[in-house]
Amino acid sequence: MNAQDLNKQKAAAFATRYIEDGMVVGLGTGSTVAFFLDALAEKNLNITGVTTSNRTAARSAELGIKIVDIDEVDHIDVTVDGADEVDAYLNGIKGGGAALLMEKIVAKNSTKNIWIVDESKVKPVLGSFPLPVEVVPYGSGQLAKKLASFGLNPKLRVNAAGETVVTDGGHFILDLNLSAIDNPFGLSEMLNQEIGVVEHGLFLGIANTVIIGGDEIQVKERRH
Ligand SMILES: O=C[C@H](O)[C@H](O)[C@H](O)COP(=O)(O)O
Repeated sequence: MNAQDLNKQKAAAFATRYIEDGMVVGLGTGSTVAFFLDALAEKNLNITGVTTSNRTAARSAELGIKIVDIDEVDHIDVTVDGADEVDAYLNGIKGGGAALLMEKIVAKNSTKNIWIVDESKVKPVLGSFPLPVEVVPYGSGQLAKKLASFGLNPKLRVNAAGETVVTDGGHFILDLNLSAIDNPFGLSEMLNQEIGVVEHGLFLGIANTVIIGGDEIQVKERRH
């Protein structure tokens, strides 16, 4: 295992101490969450999971983690998810794995949100990771032109075979290549107002706790 994966695994294992018997747990998506699912299954707790993607649902089923639909629970105690970038305010970019829409819905319905990342994801300013924007396919070419005219450098996401990526919700992803996002709150508001934008990967004010895997584990808590 390479050093980055080892750090992801360390953060993921640490996160299991926040999970207790009887909890409803939001299960994020991605390679770091995959480590978390393995560690969680090993603990054999009596929890109920709510997933954020078809991938996580399938892996949870393989591991014997009980999964229910989000509308079947009356609350979610804690959600554990990965992130593509995190800044010092615990704001972040998510959606590198195209799961941002369900992830944001689950996060917004959770009492507590914990992110697990390796230390390479921590950045002074968000934006070196392209910002994913999930869009309705119809008219997405026009929307891309409009976002380009704002200088946001959108690129339609394709897979390794060159095919357009389709999210679990049936949408496309436009990745905005920005290098630095000086005003994430302003950009978030602007994107939310564009017709055809379903959701974007700026997760602002959402994470309560960020667990950072490195030589040592660091735990950052939101103070407000
Ligand atoms: O859409 C995917 C999610 O937002 C992931 O949590 C994020 O991309 C981090 O993934 P990974 O743990 O694989 O780096």
